[in-house]
Amino acid sequence: MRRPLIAGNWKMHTTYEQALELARAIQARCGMAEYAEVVLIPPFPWIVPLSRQLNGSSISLGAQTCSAFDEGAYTGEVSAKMVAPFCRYVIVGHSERRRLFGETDAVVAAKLRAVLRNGLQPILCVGETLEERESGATRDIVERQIAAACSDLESGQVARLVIAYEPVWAIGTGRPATSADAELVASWIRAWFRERFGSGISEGLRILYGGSVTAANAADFLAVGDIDGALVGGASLDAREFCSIVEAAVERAQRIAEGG
Ligand SMILES: O=C[C@H](O)COP(=O)(O)O
Repeated sequence: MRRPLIAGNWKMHTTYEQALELARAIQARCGMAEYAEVVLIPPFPWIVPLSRQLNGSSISLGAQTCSAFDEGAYTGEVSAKMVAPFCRYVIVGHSERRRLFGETDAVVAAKLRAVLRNGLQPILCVGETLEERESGATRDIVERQIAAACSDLESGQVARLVIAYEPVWAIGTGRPATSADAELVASWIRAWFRERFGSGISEGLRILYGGSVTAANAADFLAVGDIDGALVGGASLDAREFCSIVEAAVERAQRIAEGG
């Protein structure tokens, strides 16, 4: 059984005090969620203080991006090697990085390798724009993004990936994909990995949905067999809302564990 993962991407939000308080409130309400993995992905400066604050809880941390390089004269960059003592995950290929900061498939692939090289798990984001969706290109786009990032990886590396399907048009818009749309794309993603790496790897791979996930719609996505969790943006900034999403994941996992 794949353990559901609920990750909160705080993007470039929160002051230092707000970050500590948000993490404290999440820890108090869903810090020991046995059936689901909870990951907070704050801005870089809050990673170290939050790792101290969360010490002893089951919540882990992630970074929102990283450099493709491990160290050197790269002003402003933060490497996977630097965050590795504090984080378990790093997001790579988020559409905001691709669109606003010019990250190409090649850059995403280099970052993904930096994450793996440093013993962390990449959360690889893929997804189509509205134009691409309307022209029927969703499958091609998602497969191209995955192939560019993953095709020459070894099985052991693929086993450490998490894939987040995030349709660009659903991010921050309040207009999520339907669970049927997300199910279809998640099934394409799993099939892509099955064809190249076998069913052992593809069945173990966790696929998240991201894009306007809220407490009100999380259970719909989590009910989909191929969807193993959520990458949550806006709703992760509200402890109550975020923990309700975690609770939906816990309930689903509990039902599966009990054979329901
Ligand atoms: O990384 C998170 C996604 O971009 C989703 O953001 P959102 O939940 O605010 O739509």
